[in-house]
Amino acid sequence: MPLTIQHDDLLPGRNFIGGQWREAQEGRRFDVTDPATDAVFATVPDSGALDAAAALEAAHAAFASWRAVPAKQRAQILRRWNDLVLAHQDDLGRLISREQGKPLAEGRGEVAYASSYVDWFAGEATRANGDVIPAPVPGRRMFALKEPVGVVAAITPWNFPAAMIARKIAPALAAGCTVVCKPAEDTPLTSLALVRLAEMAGVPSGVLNIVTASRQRAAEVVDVWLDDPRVRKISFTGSTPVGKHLARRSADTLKKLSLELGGNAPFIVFDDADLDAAVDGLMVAKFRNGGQTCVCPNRVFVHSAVHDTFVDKLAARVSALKVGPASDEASQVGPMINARAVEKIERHVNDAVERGAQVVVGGQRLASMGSNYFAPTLLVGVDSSMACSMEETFGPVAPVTRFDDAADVIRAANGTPFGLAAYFYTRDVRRVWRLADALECGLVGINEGALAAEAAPFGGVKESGYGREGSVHGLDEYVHLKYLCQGQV
Ligand SMILES: NC(=O)c1ccc[n+]([C@@H]2O[C@H](COP(=O)([O-])OP(=O)(O)OC[C@H]3O[C@@H](n4cnc5c(N)ncnc54)[C@H](O)[C@@H]3O)[C@@H](O)[C@H]2O)c1
Ligand SMILES: N[C@@H](CC=O)C(=O)O
Repeated sequence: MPLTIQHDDLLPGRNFIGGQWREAQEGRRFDVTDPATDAVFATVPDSGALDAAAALEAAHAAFASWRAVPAKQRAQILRRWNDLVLAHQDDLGRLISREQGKPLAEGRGEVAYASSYVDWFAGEATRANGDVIPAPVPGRRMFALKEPVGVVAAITPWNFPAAMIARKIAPALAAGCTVVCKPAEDTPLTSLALVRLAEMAGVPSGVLNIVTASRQRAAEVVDVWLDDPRVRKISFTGSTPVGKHLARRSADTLKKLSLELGGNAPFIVFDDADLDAAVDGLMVAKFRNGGQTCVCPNRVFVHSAVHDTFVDKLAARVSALKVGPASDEASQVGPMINARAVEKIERHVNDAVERGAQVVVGGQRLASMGSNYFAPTLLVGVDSSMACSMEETFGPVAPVTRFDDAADVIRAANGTPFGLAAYFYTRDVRRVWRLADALECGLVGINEGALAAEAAPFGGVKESGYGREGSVHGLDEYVHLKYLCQGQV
């Protein structure tokens, strides 16, 4: 099935600054490729410092009027945006699959997921209540108000090109902030399409601005925003090294930060687990988006008593996965995003094998399909010395480690600098609470492999970052509290 878009106006192909679609000021453009074939199928502006500065000017100029728009009206605009997103679900799903490579059902699913955040924050906009505080002394009235922080810079990754940007822009606009954003260079088209729909929904000029840039020029764009005191908040999803760079560089102007960074999720199967449910949960959590998800299990720990049975069941499921381009509706695992991604996966598998792991399924590139395909892979005999245990593989590789002792496996699960998601399967209710307490992470799947939801707080601890997206806490990332104290009452 061709991944063509029915509505060409979803492909503006330019930056959106101050309510106008514009080329980069230096006139440069860069290629967008289809990871299934490596064919170039679009180009977008390769922006630089001038474009970043123009976007910031526009966002700064629009802030005073946007924050004054009543919350109910901001919510109505967000709802109109959401309606348009849903009305274009097929096109947006095809666009995501085309530029990112995920199977079509997942592309469409991501649109619904992105929409759920827009809908959620439309509601939250009208509930940004403050506090009336009982005064500790006579003659005073005390209040805490929530105010929008100001201009927000949103910087997003390629693995969820719609959802990651939606869950930053929606709360920012709901809170009364204005936005400058730079999407990932591999997947700029979906973000441009979402901004086009926001324009159609009536988001006023300057309130939402987007500039695209190649990998080589990403830092030039973002540095303008990092160094300018008018940007009051950075919301970033991406790798831990880039997140640390943003935190260091925004220190001089003390910006508020949300950093959703890399993970290295453990997935633990105890000897009393429902093994079929655990296999189902692992398949969903591990192979969604070809394993290119920050909450994907990266280390699978299985109790010795059930190890062989679990591995047999898992091997049958992994071997049955159908790999192919998104244009084939039967595909369950698509291409990886680019050559760098495949090289990393290959390096991890080779390193594991050299250090004594065994390949049960897969283990190599699928070069006959294209340069970005890697076979769904199951490894056993994995230990903590291997690169695949210490770094996020971000690919369709399930590395299994055997364990015997619960205390040891908790130590191992916590034994990395990261702390985003963790999963475990057990029927023992006391163990459920022990592990839920002991695991050092922001999200825990208990007999469950699919965690994320707009109503839940999403985010990490340790070097997986800080800040939460979604939930009743998500709006707080975009406001500050102002305390008012009235005397002589
Ligand atoms: N915690 C989460 O919610 C979450 C979600 C998705 C992805 N991730 C993580 O993101 C990583 C994969 O995404 P990626 O490869 O796109 O990450 P990345 O950090 O390389 O890129 C993310 C964004 O940062 C920009 N960027 C890159 N270098 C920059 C620089 N020097 N200055 C400013 N901006 C820069 C990129 O252009 C892109 O827009 C994985 O580690 C994954 O776990 C985390
Ligand atoms: N998969 C995460 C995003 C990180 O990759 C989510 O489900 O929100």
